[in-house]
Amino acid sequence: MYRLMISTYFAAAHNLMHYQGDCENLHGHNWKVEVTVATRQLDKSGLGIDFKVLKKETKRILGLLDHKYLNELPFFKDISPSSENIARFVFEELQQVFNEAVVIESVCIWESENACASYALQ
Ligand SMILES: Nc1nc2c(c(=O)[nH]1)N=C([C@H](O)[C@H](O)COP(=O)(O)OP(=O)(O)OP(=O)(O)O)CN2
Ligand SMILES: [Zn+2]
Repeated sequence: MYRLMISTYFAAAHNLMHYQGDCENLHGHNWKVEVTVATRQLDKSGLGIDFKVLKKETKRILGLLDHKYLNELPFFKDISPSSENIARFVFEELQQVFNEAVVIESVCIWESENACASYALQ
């Protein structure tokens, strides 16, 4: 199995729902996003999947979040836009893009240099 990872960023505002503390107030982050996929096969160029394709699709999905107030988006209407739930959103969107040859293994969302949450296949 080959494992590939790309990382990128988006910036957005949010406030945690049902949370008692300063994070219940409107604030923002520059989230770092790491996407890990696995493939069994390589193409003739020796690529599991072209990083360019993986980055392009990830950036397209992050475009739905970038410079938005996350709590106003349909996905977060009834769930708190925590790093955990953002990771699940990106994971599920990516799963819809690729066929079974490319397994989305995990999406890791870093909300600061020292805190991240990931959503993974298992
Ligand atoms: N498990 C989670 N815990 C917290 C989340 C989260 O998404 N998942 N999110 C928050 C808030 O969004 C908050 O903005 C966290 O910011 P952070 O910089 O980590 O908090 P501090 O300023 O307190 O950081 P320190 O490094 O401790 O100064 C909170 N928790
Ligand atoms: Zn926050």
